Amino acid sequence: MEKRVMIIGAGKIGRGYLADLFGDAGYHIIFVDAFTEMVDKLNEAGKYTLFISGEGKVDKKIISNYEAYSCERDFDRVVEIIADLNIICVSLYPSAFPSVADQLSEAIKLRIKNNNKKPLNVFFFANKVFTARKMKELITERLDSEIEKNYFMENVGIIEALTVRGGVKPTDEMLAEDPLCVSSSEGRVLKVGDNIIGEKPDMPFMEYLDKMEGRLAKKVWCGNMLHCTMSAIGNYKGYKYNIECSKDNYIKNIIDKAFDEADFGVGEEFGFTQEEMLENKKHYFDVFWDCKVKDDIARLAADPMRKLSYDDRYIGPALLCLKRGKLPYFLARSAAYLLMYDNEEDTVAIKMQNMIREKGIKQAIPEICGLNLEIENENILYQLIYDNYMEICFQKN
Ligand SMILES: NC(=O)C1=CN([C@@H]2O[C@H](COP(=O)(O)OP(=O)(O)OC[C@H]3O[C@@H](n4cnc5c(N)ncnc54)[C@H](O)[C@@H]3O)[C@@H](O)[C@H]2O)C=CC1
Ligand SMILES: O=P(O)(O)OC[C@H]1O[C@](O)(CO)[C@@H](O)[C@@H]1O
Repeated sequence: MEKRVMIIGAGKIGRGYLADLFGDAGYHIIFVDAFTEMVDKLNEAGKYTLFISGEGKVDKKIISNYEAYSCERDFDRVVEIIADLNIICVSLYPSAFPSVADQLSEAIKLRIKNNNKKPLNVFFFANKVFTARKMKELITERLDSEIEKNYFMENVGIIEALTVRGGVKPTDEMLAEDPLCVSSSEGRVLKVGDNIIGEKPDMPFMEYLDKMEGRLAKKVWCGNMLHCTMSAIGNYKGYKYNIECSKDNYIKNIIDKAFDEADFGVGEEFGFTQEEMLENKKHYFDVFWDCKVKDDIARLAADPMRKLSYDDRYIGPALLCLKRGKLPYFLARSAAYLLMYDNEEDTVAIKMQNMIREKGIKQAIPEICGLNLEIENENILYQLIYDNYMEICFQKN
């Protein structure tokens, strides 16, 4: 029987990274996406072009052998398919997690009805620490009985993954060749948690790892923090692309220090050695600071309120530093720059700037960052971010 995988989120990662490797492993792909118009176009065309950028070269590949569904319009059909599947990959931003919980909880009910006791493993490719905890909570609150909750615990694996390939906006030339194309960096591995339910999937590109919460923190709270900080300061200085930021010494110095703070907090909290954390720093400076692929600041700093939220890349590691007596000065300074992120095409950036204007920065910081000023360390962090924000403003004037 043909192997099948559902990919929820047919964007840059879903179509550019996951479909590439599952396609090569002989899987039929079932895309699910919220963008109904694109879903229909994908079905009509029956294929799309994937551009894969490596060092000094761009390879081209045609992806076919798929079908696509709209998550809202085709909800019932999607649930029916999930009720009969063994593997799903999710490549979405966290704001879309509740809609996946809707699909999965309904599919669990249908699996019970159909007496399907085969394991289902759902792999989450998202830059979000604690994704599995969040998803388990969202799914459990949608289940009604103990039977459903037990079925979920025993038969459904919620597995975190590290997204190790990047997806960027295709160039105008690529789009002229195929308006449905996607553009991605290269890589032939899917790094996933080892807490699989049942047998490991028949997927040669999967590498199974332990300590996924900590590994995600190493990636997002350190690596993606670097990427976002360089973009936030770059935007402040009027740059448009990552490559401009990487020539700027001031940005490099801030990032270097902020990374050390994040590495310290994460390493201590999640039990990684100093060598492992040094290796982490080297890796992300190679991958993100060295800018192997030209990327838009607008993508890297996008959605600033999510990135400034309580369990994301600034507040998360900064509170871990404070917990262990280290002052996260440069993480706070980086967060202050992101609070200044302004981009008229980014609806969240607009919302954030409006909020700061209307409520004032003093009230906006705890609201955006989820900081409780009655808790000592959270109050200290609030003050550090506020003071940095003000000091950057003074320089401007
Ligand atoms: N692009 C990149 O280089 C990387 C992205 N990531 C992470 O991968 C995830 C996906 O990112 P991208 O593919 O870049 O984003 P994207 O914006 O290219 O794709 C997201 C897709 O999800 C769809 N969508 C939105 N809500 C949905 C819903 N409720 N159900 C189904 N589809 C829905 C959108 O229509 C869009 O096609 C994010 O969590 C991101 O942080 C991680 C590492 C690299
Ligand atoms: O908006 P997010 O979650 O940070 O996703 C964008 C990030 O993901 C990456 O594409 C890879 O992790 C980075 O290039 C970028 O910093």
